[in-house]
Amino acid sequence: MKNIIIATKNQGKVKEFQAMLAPLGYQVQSLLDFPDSIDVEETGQTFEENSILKAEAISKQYQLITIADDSGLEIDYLNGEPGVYSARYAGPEKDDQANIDAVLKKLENVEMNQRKARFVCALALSVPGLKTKTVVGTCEGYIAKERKGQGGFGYDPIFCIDSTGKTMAELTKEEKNQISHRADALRKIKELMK
Ligand SMILES: O=c1[nH]c(=O)c2ncn([C@@H]3O[C@H](COP(=O)(O)OP(=O)(O)OP(=O)(O)O)[C@@H](O)[C@H]3O)c2[nH]1
Ligand SMILES: [Mg+2]
Repeated sequence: MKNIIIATKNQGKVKEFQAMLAPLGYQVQSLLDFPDSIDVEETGQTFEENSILKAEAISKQYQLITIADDSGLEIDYLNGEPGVYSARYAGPEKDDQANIDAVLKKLENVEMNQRKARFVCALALSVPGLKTKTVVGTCEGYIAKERKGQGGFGYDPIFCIDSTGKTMAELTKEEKNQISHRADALRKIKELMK
């Protein structure tokens, strides 16, 4: 059994990593299992920079192989917002429902053909003593006019996937974990872990 820490406190991310890495023989732990983990400030300008900050701090603290995920939503009409501020878009409380309301309000009366967006996921792999490696995964779509579906987390209820027209929250866990930005990034990082 191979152990790996995912440097996140986001329960939604943890569940997805567990589902995607368990079949490969990885035992996944997260910062929810390490209550004394240091709080890493996300001061980077990009998803990649933030993922490196989180992965390096945690692999240094515990001397263990660590993957960190920094992710979010880029909306073309809003010049890439909320971007690295996705978790805190409506304030420091990181409230998913308030974040969705903030996006819907900014896109009020904006036509469907101008609601293009993508989810982005940067993963950083930090192994004690080695140089940190990063990958970026994406999932293209557009912002719905209202919430649909109960699955997933974050902005999933308003993110429509190009290929299906369904929101991420209307997919099964298995379907999301095939097509998501996180799945795309994980496929790329698995190549680097071989
Ligand atoms: O609908 C969504 N489906 C997803 O699959 C997804 N992945 C990321 N996000 C959003 O982007 C923020 C990340 O911010 P983030 O990377 O800083 O994570 P976080 O602060 O929640 O936890 P941590 O990993 O930093 O501990 C999160 O809060 C979410 O709002 C998603 N939304
Ligand atoms: Mg965060």
